[in-house]
Amino acid sequence: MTMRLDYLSIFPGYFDVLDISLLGKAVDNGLVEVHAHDLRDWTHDRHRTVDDTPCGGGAGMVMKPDPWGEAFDGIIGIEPDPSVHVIFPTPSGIPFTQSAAQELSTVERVVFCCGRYEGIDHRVIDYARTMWTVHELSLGDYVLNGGEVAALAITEAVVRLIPGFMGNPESLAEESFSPGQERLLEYPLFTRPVSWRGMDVPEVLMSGHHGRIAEWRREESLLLTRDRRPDLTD
Ligand SMILES: Nc1ccccc1-c1cnco1
Repeated sequence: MTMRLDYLSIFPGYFDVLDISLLGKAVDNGLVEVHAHDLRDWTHDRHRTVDDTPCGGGAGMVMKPDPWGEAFDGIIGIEPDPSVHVIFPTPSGIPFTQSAAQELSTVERVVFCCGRYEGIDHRVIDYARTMWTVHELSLGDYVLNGGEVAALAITEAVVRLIPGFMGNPESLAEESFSPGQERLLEYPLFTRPVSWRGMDVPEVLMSGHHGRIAEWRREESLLLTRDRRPDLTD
């Protein structure tokens, strides 16, 4: 299965980075195909205008619905198709989680709509919901200038889960937030040299005693989770 990823943005250059490293490899071996589009290509005025003042007043500018609608028509089509998943990264979205990434990794087509300014005219999202499967997703409670960086983060989380993408799928199973992992943060990791700038690798990890090592790692995960993410221990 090849996943098609489309990105709609006034800064399509953000997505050139997808040609690099693992994601680039996924493109080379046909696991994903990536298409970035400039929203301004669907404007018709000399200034290629994509925004206007908010109805009802307020600060900043809002992205006009017209270019989005015409871009949707050109990129996705005018017939409803619930198999197309349209993602609007937004601070007012539902929290993006590993389980959402897991679900999206089985989808054949994802379209990212990257808003700028104060946001996109809400009718764009309402229209998209009549046509496709829409996800309004937040990465966390902080402010970005637009959806592009969020779209890249969501892309990486999703594409790495596509079967055949990661050389060693077993490594996925042990990660934090992987299904089956009770919600614990990953224990501290070490590699050679055993002694570095006066700091030594914990002895237990050099003992070769797998039972004790597993016990040490679990204890470290529990301590870390209790300290940093008490919300995960509920
Ligand atoms: N702040 C933003 C501005 C524009 C598009 C997404 C976001 C976002 C997504 N997750 C957190 O913030």
